[in-house]
Amino acid sequence: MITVAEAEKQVLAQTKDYGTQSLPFEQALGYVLAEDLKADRDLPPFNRVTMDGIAVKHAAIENGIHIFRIKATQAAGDEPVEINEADECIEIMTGAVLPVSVDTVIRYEDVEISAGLASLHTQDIKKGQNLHLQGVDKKQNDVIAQSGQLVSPAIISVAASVGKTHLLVKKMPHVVIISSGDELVDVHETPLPYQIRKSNSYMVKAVLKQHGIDADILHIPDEPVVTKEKILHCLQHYDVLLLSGGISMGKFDYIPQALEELEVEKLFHKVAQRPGKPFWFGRHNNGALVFAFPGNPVATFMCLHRYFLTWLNAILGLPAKAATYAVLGKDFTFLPALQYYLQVKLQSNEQGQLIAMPVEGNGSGDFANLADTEAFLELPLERNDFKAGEVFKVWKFNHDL
Ligand SMILES: Nc1nc2c(c(=O)[nH]1)N[C@H]1C(S)=C(S)[C@@H](COP(=O)(O)OP(=O)(O)OC[C@H]3O[C@@H](n4cnc5c(N)ncnc54)[C@H](O)[C@@H]3O)O[C@H]1N2
Ligand code: MOO
Repeated sequence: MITVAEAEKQVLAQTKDYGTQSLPFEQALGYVLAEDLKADRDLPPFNRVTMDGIAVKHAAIENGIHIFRIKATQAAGDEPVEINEADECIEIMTGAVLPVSVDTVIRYEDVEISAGLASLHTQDIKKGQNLHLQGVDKKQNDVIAQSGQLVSPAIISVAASVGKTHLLVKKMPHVVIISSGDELVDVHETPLPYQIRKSNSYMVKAVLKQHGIDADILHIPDEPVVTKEKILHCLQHYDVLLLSGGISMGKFDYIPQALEELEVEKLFHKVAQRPGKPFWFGRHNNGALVFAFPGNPVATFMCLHRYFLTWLNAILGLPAKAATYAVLGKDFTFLPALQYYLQVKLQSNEQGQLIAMPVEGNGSGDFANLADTEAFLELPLERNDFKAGEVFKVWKFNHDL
């Protein structure tokens, strides 16, 4: 049996580039940019007014003028209107382009407007105030977002601003989530007393969706010929097979045999961890990867976060996620010689520390406990007693929603 660190190393050795694709920019959230985004013109593209009020030539104020005749009103989106006389002003709105004949904007709060005249209330007026000058943010052709960045809502807004209707992004791997076991019935069905509803696949699909992957779902009955046929089809049509269940020692666990017969090379089976000890990982010679997670829901969930998402991050070329650490909130003991992933609730205290409070639940079949917790605290393999106040690495899940 290998350690978590060894398993992670083997998983990360199986990275490859899945190419690029062009997507409508609105659909690119969560993907990784495969091109730089450049400013198509200066940002802002013109001297932009930042307060509703009046625009004047500052020299007029220096020469003692305090009452201005309103020549016109200019809204955002209007062509600029120029003044011809020193005592003229333009009533102007936020977002409008500053006419070249004026250089200063005075907000409505500092003027009184009556009968077509604007009288200044204040002497404190600086030349060039209330303006966002052309090109101060970025110059035309400057890079605003770089290839390799994760497309965030801010990057969607950048794409919209520069008129990029499509973005070149890294292709996500094509993933199928496979469940197995005749005890499982569909979600809309009423299970018999000895059956349960399929839930793991939907949980995995939801996590993948949060990471920009739209995975397919497949269920395989406990039948050897069908199992082999379906696995073969998946190996031919998908980059990654994410299996949940059917890999331990059960008499009806036909998946290991099918994988072996289909010449999927086993890279490892069993990791010194709980949950998730029977995790099986392999690769077909056509490049398809098989992450076969143990069927207990918490085991599947932990392995998905700990291994698959770490692998996904690596293939997308994203920098390794900075680890988050938390302080154990109360003493905890775990005796087996396995690296334990303790389910915890997280909260910050007034000292700015993240506190991890154990909510242990009833083992890896207790999927209800996942809904009550937010992270796994990774407790070192070589120890059994963990004291309140000690700091450990956390793997967050529900926390970022
Ligand atoms: N003799 C041994 N038995 C078991 C061992 C072992 O080492 N020796 N390991 C145990 C551990 S740890 C785990 S975890 C499970 C893993 O077994 P499988 O991966 O073969 O999973 P299944 O037996 O198919 O299912 C386990 C459990 O999870 C439920 N399940 C499975 N799929 C789903 C699904 N899609 N949605 C909801 N629930 C699912 C299934 O009904 C079982 O209750 O093996 C232990 N046994
Ligand atoms: O993975 Mo099993 O669920 O370790 O208990």
